[in-house]
Amino acid sequence: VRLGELFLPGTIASRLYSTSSPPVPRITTHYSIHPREKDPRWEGVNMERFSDNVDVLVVGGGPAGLTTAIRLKQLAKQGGQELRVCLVEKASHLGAHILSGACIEPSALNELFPDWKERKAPLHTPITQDKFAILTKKYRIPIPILPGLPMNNHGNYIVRLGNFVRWLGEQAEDIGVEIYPGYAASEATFERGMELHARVTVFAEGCHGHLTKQLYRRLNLRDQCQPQTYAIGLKELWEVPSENWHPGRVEHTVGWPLDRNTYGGSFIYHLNEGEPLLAVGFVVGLDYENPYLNPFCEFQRFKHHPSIACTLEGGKRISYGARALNEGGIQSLPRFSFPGGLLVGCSPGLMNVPKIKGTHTAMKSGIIAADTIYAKLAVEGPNVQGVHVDEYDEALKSSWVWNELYAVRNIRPSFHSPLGLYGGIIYTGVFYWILRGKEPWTLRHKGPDHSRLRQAKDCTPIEYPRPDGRLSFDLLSSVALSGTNHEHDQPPHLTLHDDASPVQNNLALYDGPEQRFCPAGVYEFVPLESKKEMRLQINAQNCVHCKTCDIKDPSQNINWVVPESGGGPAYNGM
Ligand SMILES: Cc1cc2nc3c(=O)[nH]c(=O)nc-3n(C[C@H](O)[C@H](O)[C@H](O)COP(=O)(O)OP(=O)(O)OC[C@H]3O[C@@H](n4cnc5c(N)ncnc54)[C@H](O)[C@@H]3O)c2cc1C
Ligand code: SF4
Repeated sequence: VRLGELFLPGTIASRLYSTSSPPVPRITTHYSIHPREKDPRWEGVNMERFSDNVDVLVVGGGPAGLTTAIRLKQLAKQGGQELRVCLVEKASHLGAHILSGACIEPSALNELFPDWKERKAPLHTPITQDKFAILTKKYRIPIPILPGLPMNNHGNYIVRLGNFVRWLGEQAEDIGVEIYPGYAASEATFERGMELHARVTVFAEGCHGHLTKQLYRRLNLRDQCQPQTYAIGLKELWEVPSENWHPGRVEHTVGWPLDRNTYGGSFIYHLNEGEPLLAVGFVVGLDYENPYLNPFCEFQRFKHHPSIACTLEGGKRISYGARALNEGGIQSLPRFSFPGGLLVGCSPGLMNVPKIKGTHTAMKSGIIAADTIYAKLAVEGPNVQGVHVDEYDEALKSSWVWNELYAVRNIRPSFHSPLGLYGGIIYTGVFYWILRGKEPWTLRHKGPDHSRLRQAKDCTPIEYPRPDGRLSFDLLSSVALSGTNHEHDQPPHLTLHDDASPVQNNLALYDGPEQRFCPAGVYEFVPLESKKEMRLQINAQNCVHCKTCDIKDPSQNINWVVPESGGGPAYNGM
């Protein structure tokens, strides 16, 4: 795996713009589109890299990657073996790129650290109350959460996942994992010359990973499964008046402001962290059809519902962010292992969609990965490189992770019936509650999310209310709260395969949906100097690494690549 990218010194950055102008203004200047060997900007730049050997390399310091690394070192310690385990994380510190709900199941944590309470894991809020409701424009219809339904949260905890990940990082360091934050892994290679040589590389990049998507293509890992489907999750942290705060309460809603054919809903988690803090979030399925839909504006509008506004009124928003999450479930899982590597957590998509939970399955996959890697390395002996841990696939399929994902496999696709939201609720109430996933059929998804967008001429524009600055906010003041930053003189990490396509295809046919689905205002169509035509402007420094553009772009022309190391959001316990 090659790590990071070189800083582009100012002189090189300026050479970039002095090339002769092609007919379409040049937007993409990244080396992944303009190879360094043919690019005069890189002439004379020393490309020599440091390289190192490790036993196991983990890419990504989220729950899955850290669990894998910890478990490997636990096994090595028990077996009295030397095992060099390195973990690289693109954020400047562990947890800074983590955005989640999060209400977590402690099952895998109990397995990894039965003594997590003594180790002071930051699980401060046991769940005491579960609420679920359908919203109409003015009303709230409570729905009982029966025992056994996926939304039941008895025994779970509300956490700030970024803080939990930071704590996992401390445990990993204590046991001897080498952690390198601020290192983005930018290229996966199985040839000589790679920067970190590992006998096994564990890809734990989370949802829609940059390297993982390349591996899918290069190794054909998705040839047996359905396309992955996704949602975008937007989240804010609020400090609210203490009378509106009920630590341990979990609230979910579906319905308004989304129409019945758009999958999504909200969560409000009341944290017990000393201050009256709420995690307020909104999730929109990325299989939505109307290119005028704006997930950020839907979220802002949602907070004005009478039953939500009364909780937030008088409060203060202190943080904002967004991240994609997997929704394909078991139907969309790729092969997990290949010579030299394997996939854990949300990288392959081990997310329980109706529960909106993937932390426990990510951690369990990390435990299984570590167990199978450790056993295989012992069998193969120290000189074998590129070890194929195919036992991992079988072990994962024999675990409770598989049973759990299998049981809920039909819930998400059941929302595709003509009844939309109501079809999904009826399906869950009738089939899931009675049969618990034992029905002998498996429903299919309707194709990749980008293919679901309809042309603008066939859709109705949506008029969103102006933000009031108390409950709802504009995009730029929101992005400022994510703390995101990228060095301005690097080539934008939002790359286009074809610089002409945004105007010729996306703007012409879909009214430029990237202006709306990006939750950070990265994409803007602005007039050319002639004022007759438009061009796409990419404000890459705003990007919060949610990956939505890479997923939903109807032309599949946007390729999100890792930016210069350390760039991106600076979340504080999201
Ligand atoms: C809005 C929202 C709400 C959610 N709510 C819940 C919930 O209530 N309960 C629950 O259990 N789950 C919830 N989830 C899902 C949960 O967050 C994920 O399942 C979990 O974080 C997956 O862990 P992971 O380690 O696989 O990936 P991640 O947590 O995404 O971690 C991946 C890490 O890898 C790093 N990385 C990525 N690419 C590279 C690279 N190339 N080089 C170096 N580093 C890299 C990232 O910066 C990140 O730190 C929610 C998710 C969202 C988006
Ligand atoms: S540019 Fe893409 S990855 Fe970055 S915030 Fe916007 S949609 Fe998300």
